Amino acid sequence: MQHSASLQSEHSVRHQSTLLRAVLRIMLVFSLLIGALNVFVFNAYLIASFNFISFAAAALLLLYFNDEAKLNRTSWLACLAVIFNVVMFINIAEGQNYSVLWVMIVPPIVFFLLGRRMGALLSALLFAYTVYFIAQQIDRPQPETLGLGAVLNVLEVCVALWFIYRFYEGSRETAYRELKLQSITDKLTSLYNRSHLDTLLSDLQVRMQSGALKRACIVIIDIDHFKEINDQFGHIQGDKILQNAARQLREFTRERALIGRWGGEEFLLILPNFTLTEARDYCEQLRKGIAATKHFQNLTLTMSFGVADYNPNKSIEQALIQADRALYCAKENGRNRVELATA
Ligand SMILES: Nc1nc2c(ncn2[C@@H]2O[C@H](COP(=O)(O)OP(=O)(O)OP(=O)(O)O)[C@@H](O)[C@H]2O)c(=O)[nH]1
Repeated sequence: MQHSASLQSEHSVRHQSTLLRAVLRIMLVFSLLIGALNVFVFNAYLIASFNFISFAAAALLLLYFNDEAKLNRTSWLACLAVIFNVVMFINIAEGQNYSVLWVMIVPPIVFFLLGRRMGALLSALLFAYTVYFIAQQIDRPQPETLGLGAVLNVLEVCVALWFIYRFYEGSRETAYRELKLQSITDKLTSLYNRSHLDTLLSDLQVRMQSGALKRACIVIIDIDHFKEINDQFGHIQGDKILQNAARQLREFTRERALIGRWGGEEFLLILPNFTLTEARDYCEQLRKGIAATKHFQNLTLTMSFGVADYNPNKSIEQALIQADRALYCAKENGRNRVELATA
């Protein structure tokens, strides 16, 4: 549980950092472009000066945010800078030309960067202020026609929202994909973990029962005398050797099989559509390849294989028990060998 919690927080920090950088970049580009428009098209120097302050703030925050430890503080500063600019702009523009639309960019930014509670609080405060501000305009004379400024305000807010949501969704999808991959991967060996192997076995069973799959083989593989390797080289070196062995297994089996860590120094190989004879030949090749590989200090490893076939007349549990028994026989018969399950 603790492991998955730390995985999640690691991911959310990365996701949050990507979003923060995206928001700051959007702020940088927008404030520069809008500032230039305000100077050269509208001669609105006061508003432009706030745009350039916002540009400088975004640039400084991007430079400041060089370490994920500064994530919280930078997120707060970015949100405050955005809110400050929006409030100043609406005030200077006196709410005219759809300038109040700019408050719409605040909720996505504060929710994404500061989370649900602070996002809700700051958005509610800003919305309340906006309603109050508009209420103050009641009975004040408004321009009869809309100008280019109105069109640009609507356009700019739409484009800003489009970018913010697009970055958010992109970053969320990447974080979800990474998290999903990690949740099915064994941390040490990078093979599938036990829980995902259980899912794959259930899927295999469903396909077998529905008739989509006619046959398969299940193989339990165990490294021989691994305890001696740990005793001789230590557990840390043992881990590295285990990682190398797992990498080799993955490379050998990439094409036609599914492989995962069954536990300790044991692996489970699923061979869909294999007959027992085909599985034996396949495992023989694998066994020879593993035994011929040199590891740390020219050490060689051997593995024992227990192979069982799986068909519609058997349960997956029976096939696993048979593969385990065959593995036991392989160990009993001298190790570094492939044994087939007998009925
Ligand atoms: N370094 C390391 N060792 C592990 C890991 N998981 C299991 N082991 C070790 O694997 C060894 C398994 O020992 P045994 O079950 O006695 O089997 P063995 O020495 O491989 O002998 P046989 O299986 O009978 O050939 C133990 O020393 C475990 O500590 C791991 O993640 N890292």
